[in-house]
Amino acid sequence: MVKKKNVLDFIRMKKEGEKATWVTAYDFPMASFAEQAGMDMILVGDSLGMVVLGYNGTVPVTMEDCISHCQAVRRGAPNTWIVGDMPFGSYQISDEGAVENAVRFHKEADVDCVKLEGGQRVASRIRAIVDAGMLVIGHIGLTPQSSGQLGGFRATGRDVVTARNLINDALAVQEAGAYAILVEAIPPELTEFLAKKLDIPVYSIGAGEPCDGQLLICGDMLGMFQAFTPKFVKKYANIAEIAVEAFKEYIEDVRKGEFPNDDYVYHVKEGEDFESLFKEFE
Ligand SMILES: Nc1nc(=O)c2c([nH]1)NC[C@@H]1CN(c3ccc(C(=O)N[C@@H](CCC(=O)O)C(=O)O)cc3)CN21
Ligand SMILES: CC(C)C(=O)C(=O)O
Ligand SMILES: [Mg+2]
Repeated sequence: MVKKKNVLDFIRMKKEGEKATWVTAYDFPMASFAEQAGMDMILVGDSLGMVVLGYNGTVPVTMEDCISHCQAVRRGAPNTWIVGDMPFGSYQISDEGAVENAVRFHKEADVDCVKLEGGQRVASRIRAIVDAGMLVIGHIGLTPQSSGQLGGFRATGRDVVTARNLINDALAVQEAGAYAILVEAIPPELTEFLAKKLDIPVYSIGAGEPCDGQLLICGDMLGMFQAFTPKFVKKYANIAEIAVEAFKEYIEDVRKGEFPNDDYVYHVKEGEDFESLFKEFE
């Protein structure tokens, strides 16, 4: 079995140009599959609201949702680096509130670090959590929790005005003490600049290849999530198709009386007189 990584491994990987692999998982089986495959990190994203709870955004997701899914993921992947995603409302109100909720992720769900959205505007939150002894990943670019302000789930940093803002955001996140940063749906040219400019690892989701690691949503890459598919998603499997086909076969088998056949039942024990038993009740 591969040794569980720690923060120093991720810093070293950036230095040595070794890419970090990262996927989301929300439950025990998916976490276990990721660990068996040798994934470096798992994000228990608040995207669980969309991918497993069926909301059309991440805003309704609660601390309780996140904690309980993190617990399941930790049980499924005891030797993998786990990132707890702080849900909307859990760090918006105050530095103290952010620390309190980051502590809950660690105490109740045994995560390795937390992630929160925003740049300059959340720098004091990142600093407070880091000063309390925890590890933080920043998240800038397309930030789903504030997609209302962005006018939807939109790529950003494609012009010099928004790109300058993102560079300032990234610098603020590093300055605040985050050990890594995730950039979402920005151009690869900007991602590459940030990965070279920053000392901390820069990870991409939908932000191109030239950086220190990649993230995808498990439901997207495995073909389980059917509501939409962002441009940046490569589908490595089509689990939805496999599941629907399997359910259809089962339905057919049951309707035809072909399931369960003799292979799937528990027969009466040798020598037991069931005929007489049934007669008693006639
Ligand atoms: N299943 C899933 N995958 C994700 O990548 C994801 C979530 N859920 N939930 C939270 C956020 C939302 N994200 C999204 C959602 C939609 C697009 C999307 O459809 N983008 C369009 C248009 C982009 C634009 O207008 O600039 C695309 O064609 O990619 C992208 C990222 C990324 N995150
Ligand atoms: C979209 C990714 C980056 C995320 O934050 C999540 O999965 O919740
Ligand atoms: Mg998220």
